[in-house]
Amino acid sequence: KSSKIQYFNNPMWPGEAHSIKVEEILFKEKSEYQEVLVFESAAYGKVLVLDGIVQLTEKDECAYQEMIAHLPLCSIESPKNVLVVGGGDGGVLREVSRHSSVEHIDICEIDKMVIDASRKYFPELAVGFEDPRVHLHVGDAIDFLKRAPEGKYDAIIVDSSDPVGPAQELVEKPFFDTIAKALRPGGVLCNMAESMWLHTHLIQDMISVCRETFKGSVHYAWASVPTYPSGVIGFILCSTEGPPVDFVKPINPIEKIQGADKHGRELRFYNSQMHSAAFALPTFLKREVSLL
Ligand SMILES: NCCCN[C@H]1CC[C@H](N)CC1
Repeated sequence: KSSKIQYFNNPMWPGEAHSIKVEEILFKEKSEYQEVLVFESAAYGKVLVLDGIVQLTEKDECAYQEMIAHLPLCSIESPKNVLVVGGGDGGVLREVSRHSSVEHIDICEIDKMVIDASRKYFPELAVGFEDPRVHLHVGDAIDFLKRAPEGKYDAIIVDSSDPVGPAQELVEKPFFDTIAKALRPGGVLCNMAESMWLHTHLIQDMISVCRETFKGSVHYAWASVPTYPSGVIGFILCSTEGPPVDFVKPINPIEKIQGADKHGRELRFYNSQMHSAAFALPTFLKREVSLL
C-alpha cells in the first residue's frame, strides 16, 4: 500500500509542504543525531531523508553533487588537497574523485548511520568512499577544522544539511574563520547556501560573514533541484586572499577530464556552460543580498 510523505511546517519553510509518493520504506532509525529514513519513491527512485528533510533522491542528486563539487574545483588550476564537510552519503566524494589532479581527500561526517545507510541503499553514491585518496573522519567538523593544519587545503566543500539540528553551527562566523585558516592563499570554499526563494535573510547573513572572513572574492551560484523546497539550491563560493579566482569562467574546465569516471559514470548535470550560468542571479536576489 503506497502512502505519501508530507513535511509540514518545518521552520525552514513554514506554511508549505512537499509530498512524495512512497512505494516502500526501506530503512528508518534514530541515530545519535537525527532520524535517518530511506524509502523507494514512485517518481524519484530511492530517497534519503534526515529529520523529515529530503537530502537527496536518485533521480536529481546529480544536480547538487556535481555542482557543489565542480564549481570550486573547476575554478582553480590544479586542486590537490580537498576537504568535504558533511557529505556522508558519498556523492560529493564521487564527484571530487573525477579530478586526477586531486591527491588527498579528507571527509568529516558527524553521523556514521548516514554513511552506513548510503553504503547499503545508495551504492552509486557511496562508491565515493572507495577511492584510495579518501580519508574518512567520523566526528564534528567544528573540532576537525580547529585542528586542521594552517593552509592545508586547496578547496573545502561544505555539503551540510540545513542549519537546524546537527548542522546548526556550520553557518556561524567562528566556523568560517577555521575554514579560512585551513585554506591556502587563493584556496576556495563552496558552501551549501539554501534557497533564494525562501532564505534571503540567511543568505544575506552568510554572504556578510563570508565577505568579512574571505578576502578574495565571494559569489553566489544556484542550481535546479526539483526535490528541494522551492526547487532550487544555492552555493556560496569564496576565495581566500592570494591569487585571484574568477569563479564565473572555469579555468580548469571539466571538459578537459570529460568522459566517464573509473566506474563508467558520466556527468549528468554539470558542464562549463552550466557553471558560468549558475552565477547569473535574478534581480530581487542581487538587490536583497547586495550583490548588485
Ligand atoms: N549530501 C546531500 C545534500 C545535503 N544538502 C542538502 C541541502 C538542502 C537541504 N534542504 C537538504 C540537504
